[in-house]
Amino acid sequence: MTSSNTTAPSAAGTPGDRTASGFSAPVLRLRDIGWTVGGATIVDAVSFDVREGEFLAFIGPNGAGKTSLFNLVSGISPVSRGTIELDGRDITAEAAYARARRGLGRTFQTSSLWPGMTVADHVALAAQAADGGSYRIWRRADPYPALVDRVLARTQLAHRAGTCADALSHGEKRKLELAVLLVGEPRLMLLDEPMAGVSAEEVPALTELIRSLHKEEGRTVLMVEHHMDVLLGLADRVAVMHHGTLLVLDTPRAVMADPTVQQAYLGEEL
Ligand SMILES: Nc1ncnc2c1ncn2[C@@H]1O[C@H](COP(=O)(O)OP(=O)(O)OP(=O)(O)O)[C@@H](O)[C@H]1O
Repeated sequence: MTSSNTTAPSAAGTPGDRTASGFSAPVLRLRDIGWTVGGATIVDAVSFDVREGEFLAFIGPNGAGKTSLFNLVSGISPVSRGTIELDGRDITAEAAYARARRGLGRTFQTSSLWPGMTVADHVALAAQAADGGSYRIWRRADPYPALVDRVLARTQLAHRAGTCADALSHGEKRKLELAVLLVGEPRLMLLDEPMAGVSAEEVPALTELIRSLHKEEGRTVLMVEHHMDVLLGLADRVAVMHHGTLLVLDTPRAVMADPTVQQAYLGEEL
């Protein structure tokens, strides 16, 4: 494995701690993570650290294990081996909802919206769930107007508050998925292909929204994205997955120039 810029194992500090080198302590630490299902190893011996406030992008050919790795980190799938630490605490055995309460939130590659529900109601329902309520029993009493207004303004969706999700453009749907995620105020966001299906005209605004959630609000971001041109302006480091393993973890430019990465992508667009 070529992983020239991985963070060496060290004692984890509290969030926001600065080491002598100026880098903050790891907020997320994966050690020897593996996932085997039906006899097939989908994720194999993946280890890396993510620093507080870092933007770490994941690329890799189709089927490389990127979404599976996100499922393991967010607790949707249980690991077969290895450990996951958040802020120095072992969360390997914790359920997805418990990890979400610790500030780890994620979006999904495929849309998770309700077609006939309005934009504002999506955010209000997420607020109800974050408030200890249920996603299943929808009270529809508009008890979170300030929060809904704030989140929709943040995601540039205020003018679409009364629009049903199925009438939104792909870019607006992706923004709404981010709005739903932001209700829980995640410190660490896992974004699984947020540009998927989005038109070329809408990519810059969505990229800028994600950039501002990272740079201006200081959120730590892990993002799967296929296109390096999107990632070059966003990512501090890029992790390349291949056949379930972490092939390379380095700066975007170093990854672009790495011959093993070119080899992994042979015949595919990088
Ligand atoms: N629940 C499962 N059971 C069996 N195999 C699975 C399961 N989930 C994923 N896989 C397989 O694991 C491999 C990795 O899938 P994964 O979706 O993690 O890849 P990916 O890198 O996210 O791909 P893409 O870029 O196409 O989204 C694929 O071969 C997939 O078919």
